[in-house]
Amino acid sequence: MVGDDLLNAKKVTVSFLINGEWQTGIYDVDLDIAHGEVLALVGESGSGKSTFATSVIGLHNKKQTHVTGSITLDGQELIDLPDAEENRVRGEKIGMIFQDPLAALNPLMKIGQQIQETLDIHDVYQKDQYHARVIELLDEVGIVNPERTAKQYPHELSGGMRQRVMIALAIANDPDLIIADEPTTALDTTIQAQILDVLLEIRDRKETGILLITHDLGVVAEVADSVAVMYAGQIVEKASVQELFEHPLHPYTRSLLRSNPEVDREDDELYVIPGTVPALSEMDHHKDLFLQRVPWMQDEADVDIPDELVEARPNHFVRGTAWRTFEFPDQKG
Ligand SMILES: Nc1ncnc2c1ncn2[C@@H]1O[C@H](COP(=O)(O)OP(=O)(O)OP(=O)(O)O)[C@@H](O)[C@H]1O
Repeated sequence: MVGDDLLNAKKVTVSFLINGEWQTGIYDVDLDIAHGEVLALVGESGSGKSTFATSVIGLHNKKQTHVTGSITLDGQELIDLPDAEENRVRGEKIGMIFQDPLAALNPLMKIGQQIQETLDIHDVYQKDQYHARVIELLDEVGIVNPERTAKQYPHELSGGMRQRVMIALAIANDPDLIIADEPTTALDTTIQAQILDVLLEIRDRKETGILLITHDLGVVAEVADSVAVMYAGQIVEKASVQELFEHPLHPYTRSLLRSNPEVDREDDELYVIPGTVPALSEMDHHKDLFLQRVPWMQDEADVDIPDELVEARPNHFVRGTAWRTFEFPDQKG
């Protein structure tokens, strides 16, 4: 049912084996998604968004990547599932949409065959039902001439059409959760809006939970119900979309908002965030790592802070204490 727990991630930490040493990519991440909820995970490149998604779906290389903590989907623990069981859960319960459909689709196989193959893995259809189901799926994602598209190869389709096909593949087995990793980044604005509409329609019809990974705050404002802001492998703030846009607290969230011309609400100058996300080897996850990029808060950057986020406003969680005093220099009053 809409609103019931779907995905519960608790204290998820992911480490990578890099040059013989384990380095922490994401640390102590707690995230929940309910049935029918669109949760946006936002942050700059390198903040750990895809690492989180990959650990949910179990796509990481297990020899070089350690995932600890707990990730449950409808109550079932996903971490350290035996491979066969993991493949089943992944195929049946989670659908994945990537940024680049051309890389994800098989260039040598017709669209209809590719969808049929996804259905095949789960073997619930009679032989003669496959074609009908393929056409139905292409129709569901808004493809106008599904019979024709089923007979085409990926390179014969436009970017928007290919992304629709990816969504058809992702929903082929009626998943409870869709993970969409930058699904519209490569598309122009009109097509982007259409693709997001397709996702929302699916959510409405099937009560699917959606983890939407994006660096685009405009997309978040348009489609998400709630948002988690990630920086250097940690969640620094989470709240409903409306709450977060109206009362952003963490310095990183405020800097992101003020650096985005589309969503900046006030009439002030755009802010350029200096520097970049630190390398994994330079991350001390017991500090508020973003403060390294706030020139006027260097004293606080060295202070250890608790791992737990605090509930600063009802259902609005934020990390550390810098949000209490943070102000942009040109706004100090
Ligand atoms: N398999 C891996 N081995 C080593 N380091 C990794 C691996 N996967 C990710 N990383 C590192 O972990 C950090 C987070 O990367 P990740 O791709 O999750 O970030 P992201 O927020 O999704 O960025 P983008 O938006 O560019 O995809 C980066 O420093 C990246 O280099």
